[in-house]
Amino acid sequence: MLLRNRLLRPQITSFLSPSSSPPLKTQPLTLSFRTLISNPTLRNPTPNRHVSASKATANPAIFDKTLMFIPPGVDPAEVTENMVLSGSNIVLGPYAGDAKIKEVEFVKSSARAKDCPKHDRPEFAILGRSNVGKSSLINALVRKKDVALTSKKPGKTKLINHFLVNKSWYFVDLPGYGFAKAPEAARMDWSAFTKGFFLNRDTLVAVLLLVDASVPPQKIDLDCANWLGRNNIPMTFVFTKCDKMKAGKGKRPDENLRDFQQFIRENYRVQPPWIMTSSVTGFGRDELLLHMSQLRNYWDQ
Ligand SMILES: Nc1nc2c(ncn2[C@@H]2O[C@H](COP(=O)(O)OP(=O)(O)OP(=O)(O)O)[C@@H](O)[C@H]2O)c(=O)[nH]1
Ligand SMILES: [Mg+2]
Repeated sequence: MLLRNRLLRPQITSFLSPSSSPPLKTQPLTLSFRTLISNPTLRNPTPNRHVSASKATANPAIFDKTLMFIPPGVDPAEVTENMVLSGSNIVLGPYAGDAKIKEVEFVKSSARAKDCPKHDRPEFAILGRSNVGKSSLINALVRKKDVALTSKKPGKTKLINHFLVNKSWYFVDLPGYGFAKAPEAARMDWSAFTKGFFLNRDTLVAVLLLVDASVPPQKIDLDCANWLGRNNIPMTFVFTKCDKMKAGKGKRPDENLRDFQQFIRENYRVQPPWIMTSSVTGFGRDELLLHMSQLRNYWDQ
């Protein structure tokens, strides 16, 4: 499992202040994939093809392999544009499958990492600023209105909530960070509380780091991505609220997205996965579930 996590972890080149964030010294991901290809024991060798591929970036005219997330089991030399999931930079690989959600049940809320359910199943943690749409995304993915509680007011989710899907893996809904109205002390508490979770869960397949596409890139999101990267925690950037494509004040949402994608391009040696979603329209739902299935099935081997 540790080896798997190493293969999937983000590889940051530099961050906002390069001097404070030295590049991670890791092997290029492609070497690890070759090793995998030479020993494939795939559980679901046939990718689920019902989801549309291609149109990989905000500008579909650009297809650049070096900007794609290439999952385990795929030879980078063989990647073509039609293998890329729509609205993302994610290549669909041989581990994708079993993406359907048949049942979901709330398991428990925990105030501390050590009170969480025991480490026995793979889990995906949903992380992001308060109000970014974490709980809504869980509801959209499981196609139920109120499995996870949502609110217009930031700060709705206050505990670590485990949801068991298909009796085999977990979604973990977490409190948001960076609630602007919270006093500094409360924000730091959040940090100690949830950092404990990330650093102590060996069953964590990946963090879905949610980023609001309707506002410009926020330093706190970049800092969070940086922290995950430095702690070798695999992550996928999930852009939320992509239905809000009308310009408000400042830049248009598609410009915000492009700015964030530019940040990813410039700061990662190996591109982490990113995907656009909307919990209102369901945009990106099936694609995100497929991506999660390929990470999970790989992790499960
Ligand atoms: N237009 C639009 N609104 C969304 C979307 N996702 C969430 N929202 C709205 O954003 C608000 C916050 O959603 P939540 O899911 O509660 O956000 P959260 O990240 O769980 O918030 P905390 O639990 O407070 O950290 C709610 O009013 C949602 O209806 C989306 O994709 N599009
Ligand atoms: Mg919430």
